Amino acid sequence: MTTATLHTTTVLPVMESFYTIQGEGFHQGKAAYFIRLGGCDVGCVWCDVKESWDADKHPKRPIDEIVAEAAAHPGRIAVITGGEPLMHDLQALTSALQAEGFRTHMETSGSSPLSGQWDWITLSPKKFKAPLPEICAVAHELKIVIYNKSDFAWAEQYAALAGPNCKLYLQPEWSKANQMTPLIIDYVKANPQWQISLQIHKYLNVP
Ligand SMILES: C[S@@+](CC[C@H](N)C(=O)[O-])C[C@H]1O[C@@H](n2cnc3c(N)ncnc32)[C@H](O)[C@@H]1O
Ligand SMILES: Nc1nc2[nH]cc(C(=O)O)c2c(=O)[nH]1
Ligand code: SF4
Ligand SMILES: [Mg+2]
Repeated sequence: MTTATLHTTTVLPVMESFYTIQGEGFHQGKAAYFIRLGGCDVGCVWCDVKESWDADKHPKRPIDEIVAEAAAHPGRIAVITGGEPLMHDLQALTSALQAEGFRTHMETSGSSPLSGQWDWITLSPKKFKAPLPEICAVAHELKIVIYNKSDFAWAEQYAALAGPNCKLYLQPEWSKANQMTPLIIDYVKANPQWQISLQIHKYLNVP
């Protein structure tokens, strides 16, 4: 008789979780429960959540507890973010969320292998650690952070790798928004396959 070993993830490092308004991209403006997992090996110089990078600084929490807290709110979109969520195996978390009736959305740089069952994948590729090609092909939206002028040409390289129905967003890097937003406006007017994504939660003063 053989004994099968099940490698099911039962705990994940959670930096924070909160019920708010999705501030970015296609689902901007919708109520959503955010689960921010600890751990990131990408190291973007302008990252707005550097406290997330060290997974060991965040408590490992049972998936059933994470999902029960999410389910206490009426919204049924769960956004898994981080940190870089794909540093973890997300199959158990996403199947538990879907069993509670959630649509599962993810914010990812795509730089670690894909896991989990997703209703929406937001891919935000980074120069600091490139995304894997298989994630570019399945992303529902591509969200490029614009930090300087050269990022527009770089954005087009990833648009060429995306599927035909992938939504295309340009988002100003927060500290450079005053300089980059006018350039993004001009670029979208000239290239209307792109749309602008502002981080509206930062203007609304919600998490
Ligand atoms: C903090 S990241 C976490 C998820 C994943 N590691 C990623 O980068 O996609 C969430 C989103 O915020 C964006 N972001 C991070 N720092 C930003 C900044 N300073 N200005 C604008 N967008 C930023 C990322 O590109 C990503 O789309
Ligand atoms: N309100 C709100 N919307 C968001 N969309 C993506 C976020 C993220 O940090 O992944 C984020 C976030 O941190 N807050
Ligand atoms: S990949 Fe995401 S979490 Fe990691 S450093 Fe870049 S923006 Fe921050
Ligand atoms: Mg954020």
